[in-house]
Amino acid sequence: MTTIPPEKLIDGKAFAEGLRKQIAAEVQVLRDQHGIQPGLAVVMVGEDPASDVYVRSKCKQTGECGMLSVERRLPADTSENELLLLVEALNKDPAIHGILVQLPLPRHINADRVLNTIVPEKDVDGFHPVNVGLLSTGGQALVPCTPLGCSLLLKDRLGDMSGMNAVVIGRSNIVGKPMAQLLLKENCTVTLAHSRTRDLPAVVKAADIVVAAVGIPEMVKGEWIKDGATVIDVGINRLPGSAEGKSRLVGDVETAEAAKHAAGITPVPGGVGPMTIACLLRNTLTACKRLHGLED
Ligand SMILES: Nc1nc2c(c(=O)[nH]1)N[C@@H](CN(C=O)c1ccc(C(=O)N[C@@H](CCC(=O)O)C(=O)O)cc1)CN2
Repeated sequence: MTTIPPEKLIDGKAFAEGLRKQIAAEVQVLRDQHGIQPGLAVVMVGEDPASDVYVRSKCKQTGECGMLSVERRLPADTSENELLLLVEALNKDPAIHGILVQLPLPRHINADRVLNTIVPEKDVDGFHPVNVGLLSTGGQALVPCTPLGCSLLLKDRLGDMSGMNAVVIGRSNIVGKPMAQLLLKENCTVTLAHSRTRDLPAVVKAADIVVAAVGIPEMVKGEWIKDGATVIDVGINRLPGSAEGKSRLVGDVETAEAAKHAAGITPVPGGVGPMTIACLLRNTLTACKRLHGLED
């Protein structure tokens, strides 16, 4: 792992730990005062090794927060119809307040059809078109976990972001587009850059906030970063490592070089990744409260 000077480190792992403690305390209150236990169902199809790790962590942390954790693992040859039937059953299950279908799904399953079948009120991934629309119009959306985590880290670090120039690199539905919406909500001037953006180094150089979510190892060069900027690295790229066959993780940003210019930067691992799961728990708590007509 690249060393970042402590004063520049944006420690997502520590922040996520604090957030989970806060969520656990709120879950306890919900249980004690209202007799309600939030429930999260995580559905995984097939045997992708990375998804396996993430699903295990999600279920473990859900239980540790005092929530009901339901893990449904289906074989890789599960039909789309079987998966849709499971989602519909979870939609109707009163013990379940959040439903997450782990991505990627096997190629024979239409992911959009599955995600759009989750009722918006239980869509703790925030991927349903209703939640996408609510986010862009300023309504009560469930917000996708990774951008929500980035936004919490930025707010904690920077406070008021009004008028800052922010660039989001990558225009995915899961990270890039909702991230741009969240930064807009914070009154940033937002550029959503992508593979066709002209002179990306110059666009990044003008930014006070850089969110890199391209999925290309160390694509964002350290010298592109403006002095004093804040850098959030969403990339989790697994590279072949040492002779012992161990892989290593790198982000989308050249961390060590970028840290020479940035005022704050997230590491990989230990930055945005842990925030994704903590925000999933937060969304489950939010969904539960809303479904029971309680204040957020
Ligand atoms: N339905 C969804 N599927 C996927 C999502 C999602 O938000 N919803 N996001 C990603 C994967 N992801 C969560 O599912 C995720 C990725 C990484 C981490 C994490 O904590 N990473 C660690 C490193 C762990 C490692 O060694 O691999 C870190 O960055 O420190 C958590 C969740 C795709 N699918």
